[in-house]
Amino acid sequence: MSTSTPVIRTDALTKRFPAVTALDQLTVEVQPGVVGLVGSNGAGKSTLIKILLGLSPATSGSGEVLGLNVATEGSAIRERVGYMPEHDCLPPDVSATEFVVHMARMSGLPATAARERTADVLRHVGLYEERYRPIGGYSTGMKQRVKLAQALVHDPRLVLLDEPTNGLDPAGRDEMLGLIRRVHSDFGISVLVTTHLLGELERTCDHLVVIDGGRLLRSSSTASFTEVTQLLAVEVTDNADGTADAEVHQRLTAAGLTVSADAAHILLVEIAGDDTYDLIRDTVADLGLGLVRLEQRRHRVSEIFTERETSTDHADPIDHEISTEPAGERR
Ligand SMILES: Nc1ncnc2c1ncn2[C@@H]1O[C@H](COP(=O)(O)OP(=O)(O)OP(=O)(O)O)[C@@H](O)[C@H]1O
Repeated sequence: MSTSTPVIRTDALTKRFPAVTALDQLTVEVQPGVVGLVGSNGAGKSTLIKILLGLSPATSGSGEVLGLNVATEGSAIRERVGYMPEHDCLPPDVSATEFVVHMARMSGLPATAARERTADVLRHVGLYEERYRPIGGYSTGMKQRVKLAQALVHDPRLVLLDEPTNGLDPAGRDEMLGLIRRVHSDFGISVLVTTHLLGELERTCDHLVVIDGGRLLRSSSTASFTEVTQLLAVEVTDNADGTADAEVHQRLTAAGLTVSADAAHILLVEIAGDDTYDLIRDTVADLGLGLVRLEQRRHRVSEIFTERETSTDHADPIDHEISTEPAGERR
């Protein structure tokens, strides 16, 4: 992560509604790149985005986007920032081309430039001949691409993407994540993306900002969330009577190693020294089994929520709402 000027900076940003404090003294800096904004439903993500766009006033504290004050320079921010809302907000009876040209004109582009930029961004998001058909007949994936295209059409320096993979199947999600990476790598546009799918963030983002109950839980590089652990993941071929895992487990424990069973036929072995690898390899060979996997485990982003949950006494809603699984597969 570079130490250039932050694209977003907040200082003790607070938003109180009559019944709830949606943002609570949030102080955070977001550098250029692809940054994930993580939090369960109600954590304050959408409230933060609305304040950053200058659409909703903060109760107290301050914020800057691209060096512009969110309280006083909202329209200058919206000229330079693209926004992809979470919910379906597209008119069904116009084509993608008509809609995106309209949004480009609303952003102040002259007619010819609006048409040219629209053709470019629709091609970039992978909409071709279908861009002339009414949006009402589009698949969810095509609609998400139109929403991304309208966020990009005025050539912003930053885009705020609210749950861009919502409702997509695995292939559609991978395509959308690839597009999001290319928005940054091909055009140099910074991205702030919200999603509750932690696996997606691990793969897509350079940096993660985690909020909960309107407060900052952690802001750091994705790499630091996923540092290697002192655990080896071991997977072996099964034997005829299905006892392979148990036998390896028993032998390694007898040899003085600390072993636990993980999901899906994977044993986790604590690294006791340089010879742990050799000991595992020889044990598996002695048992006449094959070694499918022997690799050092990385931390998962989801562990930040597990750690937090075990350090609080009350039931935490976050584990119900933050998921490592795609939304469509959680229900
Ligand atoms: N206009 C409003 N009036 C009153 N309360 C609101 C308003 N907007 C948001 N809230 C409340 O503020 C809290 C934060 O909501 P927000 O929509 O920012 O969360 P979120 O992280 O974006 O969640 P989601 O993923 O569900 O959109 C919630 O408790 C919500 O009910």
